[in-house]
Amino acid sequence: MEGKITWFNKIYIKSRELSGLALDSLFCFISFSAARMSLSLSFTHPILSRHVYSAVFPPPRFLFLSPHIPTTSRFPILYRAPQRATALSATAATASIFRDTAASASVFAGAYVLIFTFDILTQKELIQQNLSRKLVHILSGLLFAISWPIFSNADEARYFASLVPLINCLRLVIHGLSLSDDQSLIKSVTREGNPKELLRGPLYYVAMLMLCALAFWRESPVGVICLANMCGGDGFADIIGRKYGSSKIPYNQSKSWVGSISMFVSGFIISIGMLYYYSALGYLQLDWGYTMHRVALISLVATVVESLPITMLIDDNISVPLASMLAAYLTFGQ
Ligand SMILES: Nc1ccn([C@@H]2O[C@H](COP(=O)(O)OP(=O)(O)OP(=O)(O)O)[C@@H](O)[C@H]2O)c(=O)n1
Ligand SMILES: C/C(=C\CO)CCC[C@H](C)CCC[C@H](C)CCCC(C)C
Repeated sequence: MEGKITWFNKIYIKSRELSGLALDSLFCFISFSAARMSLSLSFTHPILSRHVYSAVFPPPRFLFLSPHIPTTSRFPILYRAPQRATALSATAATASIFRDTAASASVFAGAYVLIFTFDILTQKELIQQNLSRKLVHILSGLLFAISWPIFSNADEARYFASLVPLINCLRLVIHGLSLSDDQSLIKSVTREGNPKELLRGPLYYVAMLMLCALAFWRESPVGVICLANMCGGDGFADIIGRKYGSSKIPYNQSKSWVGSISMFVSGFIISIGMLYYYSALGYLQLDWGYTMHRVALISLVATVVESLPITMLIDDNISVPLASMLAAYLTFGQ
């Protein structure tokens, strides 16, 4: 009796396999001829299946009734995943790609507008080249981090965001090596108008933007705090230190107490502001008492590192973000 049941089971499973294969083959044949080669591929492509194929040639309903034989089908390409779930995830994936592409393009355009604006302001002598460079330093990284919520929730969103600093990296290398001439870029981000300067501070700076987006993104306070100290803290130390920094730090005569205090205060305030922004948007959940203490400690570490007489050995755009990153990683632990 038991042997008979097993035998019947085998026949039943085999017949389901065959009927599945037959329907799958029929399905493929119809899709092939209807969609003229290329569109038929979209049946098996998770992203295009709903948008390309079904919009042009909606498949007959009976084709969706293909039996569910996920493991026994000998031709997995002929197996069709449950239609509704696949179609929904394909729609979501397509929407994310569109959104992330549009977001990258907008942020990239924003970077161009920012540099162009400061070039105009410098040309019209409304601000000095040095101030322009520091304002670009403060604004570009902070605006970049502020722009992250416009990207989708897809896992790939951070890669799309990183394209912006990556392209700017290439831009800096091309102009830094004088392979092409972009006076707007050179005037707004260099100290003396020498293209070679693009290959130092600004290049390390965009590399750090890319690292923070890729490694920490919106889910961790580490990247946000790191950028707040590198862009905000270091930027204000320079602007305020130059203007009011007559009293120098004993171990470094090119840095002042006022500059370092400004760095600590602005790094702290901007870090808290950025964390508040990300927690208000629901990306981070923070215990504010704990956070205030930790952020103060991280800003202090960044300030001390910035004040050290090591600028000849290591650029501030490397030492400050790496020190902040390490301190933030050790205190927040993610
Ligand atoms: N803690 C600090 C940092 C900077 N400054 C002032 O800002 C100027 C520039 O500082 P720094 O950032 O070290 O100079 P650069 O190397 O020119 O700038 P960057 O790091 O952007 O390359 C210093 O000369 C000083 O007047 C200061 O007073 N105190
Ligand atoms: C002068 C700078 C560093 C020296 O300390 C900063 C250089 C900035 C880059 C050339 C431009 C970077 C653009 C960002 C990747 C994106 C900004 C986007 C935003 C929306 C404006």
